[in-house]
Amino acid sequence: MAYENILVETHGKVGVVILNRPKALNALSKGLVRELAQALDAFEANPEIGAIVLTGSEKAFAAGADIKEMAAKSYMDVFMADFITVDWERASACRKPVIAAVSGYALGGGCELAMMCDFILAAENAKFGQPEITIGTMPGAGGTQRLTRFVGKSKAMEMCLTGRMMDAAEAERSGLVSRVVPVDDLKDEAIKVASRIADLSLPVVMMTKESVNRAYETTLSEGVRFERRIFHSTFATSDQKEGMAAFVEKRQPDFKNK
Ligand SMILES: CC(C)(O)CC(=O)SCCNC(=O)CCNC(=O)[C@H](O)C(C)(C)COP(=O)(O)OP(=O)(O)OC[C@H]1O[C@@H](n2cnc3c(N)ncnc32)[C@H](O)[C@@H]1OP(=O)(O)O
Repeated sequence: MAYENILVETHGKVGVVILNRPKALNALSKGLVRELAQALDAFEANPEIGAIVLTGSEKAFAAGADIKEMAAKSYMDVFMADFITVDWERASACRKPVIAAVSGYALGGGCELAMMCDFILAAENAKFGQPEITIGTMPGAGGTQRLTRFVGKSKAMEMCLTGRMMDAAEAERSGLVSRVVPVDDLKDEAIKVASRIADLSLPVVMMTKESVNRAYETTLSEGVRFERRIFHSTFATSDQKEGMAAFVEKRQPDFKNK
């Protein structure tokens, strides 16, 4: 498919989506978000793909929703279209793992998009923030909810109420990102981590992702019960037999995603 606002690559079993509106710092226009959803649909449907990387440019992962496109919208426009629902939530609905590789600005909807991914690798120049309040609005794609779960109430409240940006080191200290890497290594490192995941058993990877995500949605005892049931179900896969046999036989496993 031909895209105008994103680039799509495959590296072995890894699908890569690169946000590509350089003149607007990858502002998340309706067209860009639609294309992102289409690219994620295609990778999800492709049995050759085991993990997805979402990235932007060196200067910006994404500087938020497109303010120029949003500026004149009325309450009825945004309410009736349920603005920031359709297509925006596609990343959080992916069943395959999605890694955000963030260099430069991840602001507003850009920060929210990164937080919809399964984890965030950040370049040393990354800056995260929810500056919506400085333009007379507030986060609308999960920022007040996901940022609070990542970094706690105090930091999330300060960032959402003031628009202050967090640099990569602070984001790593606060648990927003899993790791910080040099700018020049970001894409390769993200593809390396994604390849490592994509070489594992896809159904078991998907079960594990679902179980970790359940921790955000339920009580500890329900979550532990859910985990145990899903763990039991891994024993219904041939990949569990292969993985454990390979360990015993001191060889590399050959997972078949079954
Ligand atoms: C999803 C929701 C509901 O949560 C809502 C949102 O996401 S609201 C958007 C939140 N984001 C912001 O408020 C960030 C806006 N951008 C900036 O503050 C700055 O651009 C910057 C600090 C990221 C970078 O500043 P600088 O290096 O000085 O570059 P600029 O000259 O400002 O920008 C270059 C170019 O990009 C356009 N741009 C940047 N961000 C956006 C945006 N979010 N929407 C539309 N366009 C954006 C900017 O206008 C410039 O283009 P030109 O005007 O020169 O054509």
